[in-house]
Amino acid sequence: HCAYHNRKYITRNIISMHAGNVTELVHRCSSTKCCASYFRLVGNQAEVMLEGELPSKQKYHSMSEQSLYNLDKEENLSCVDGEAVLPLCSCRTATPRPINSADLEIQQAIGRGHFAKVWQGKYQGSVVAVKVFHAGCKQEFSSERDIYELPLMEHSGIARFFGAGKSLDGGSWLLVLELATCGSLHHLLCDKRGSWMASMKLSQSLSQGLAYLHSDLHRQGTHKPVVAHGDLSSGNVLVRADGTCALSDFGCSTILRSCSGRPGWDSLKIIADCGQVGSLRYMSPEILEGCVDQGWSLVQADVYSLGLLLWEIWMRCSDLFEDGMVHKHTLPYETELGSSVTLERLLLYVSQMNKRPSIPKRWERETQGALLQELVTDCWDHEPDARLTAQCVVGRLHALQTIHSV
Ligand SMILES: Nc1ncnc2c1ncn2[C@@H]1O[C@H](COP(=O)(O)OP(=O)(O)OP(=O)(O)O)[C@@H](O)[C@H]1O
Repeated sequence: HCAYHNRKYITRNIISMHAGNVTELVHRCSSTKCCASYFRLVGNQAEVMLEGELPSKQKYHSMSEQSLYNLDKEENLSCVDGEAVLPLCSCRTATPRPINSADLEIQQAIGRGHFAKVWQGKYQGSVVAVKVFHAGCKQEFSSERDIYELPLMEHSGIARFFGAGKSLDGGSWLLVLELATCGSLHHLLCDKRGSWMASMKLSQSLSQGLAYLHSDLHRQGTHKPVVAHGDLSSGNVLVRADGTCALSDFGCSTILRSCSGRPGWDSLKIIADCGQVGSLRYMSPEILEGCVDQGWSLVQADVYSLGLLLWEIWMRCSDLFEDGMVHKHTLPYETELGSSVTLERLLLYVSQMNKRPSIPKRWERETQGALLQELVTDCWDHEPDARLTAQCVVGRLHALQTIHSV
């Protein structure tokens, strides 16, 4: 029997008797070799979470509302490695955090992006930000929610996630997040210049958040896979009242799994073609050229964007300019290419001419300035393998802070 094609057999027990053995949490049909299923063990019974044909056809069907909630994205079956069946890693079994919309009060609008409007609100007594996606943007909502719901995603450098769900009228999808009272990093930099200490705080918390996002962590049987942000820009980094940054907007993020049992990284691109919606001016040369769409290169592309963000932060630091004469905030390449850039112009300037935002001559003459110049240059190197890791950026900033305080 084929469990996939004969749906009547897809019930507890019957599936294990008629279509091969259930081993751990992934089952491959030993009779027909054409289908596979993920199971959840409920009171020692195997309950189907997701079943479908094997990867050649790339077509899967969810079985219940609950599994729809967890697995409505295209899931790959890389756990099925030849005939061997591997246990489902904890990073694939995210715990949904549904919100009770009745406990949510929406107040004033505080931001807007391509897919969502962001409101200040109150949820169960806490002041929060509510990201509201139209019903038509379910995919964008699910992609972002799936990243927040990964295990071990709680970190000071990542916006705190309270939960997700539907609005009371059922017309939109909601993500409830901590409210960053200073808004986006872009907003803060336009508004204010910073001291050495304030710029260092922004840079350190930002790099620590990215280093954490990029980390592959195993803690007490729980796995946090590497996540590449995919759309880092000063509009997607939030700033709290204490002057620290928190990463947000994971709609273009990619989970890089090292736990598939295959050699190397098993990556799952959540939104293909996010280049169309991501922030063009922060894209690395290789992304602009369209040479990268998965794997570790996405992490290296994030570091390129981090270099641009650090440049933006330090270009607003009054201690790095004569008599505190800081220029007004500009986006990367805004001076060179204007406020609305095209892919063609960026490709020519960034990729073919290998140009980067200009760094004040004065920085070279001072120890800290020279080290900062070296830091941003090592982040935005044309060669992805030559770039620093985010963790290394954390280390360099720490060293820089130590020199400054001596
Ligand atoms: N938690 C938050 N606290 C305060 N402001 C926020 C928060 N989340 C988002 N914002 C504001 O709302 C804006 C839009 O949010 P966000 O970037 O998440 O939306 P989006 O539709 O995913 O945007 P994009 O166009 O970058 O894809 C942000 O630039 C920021 O100013």
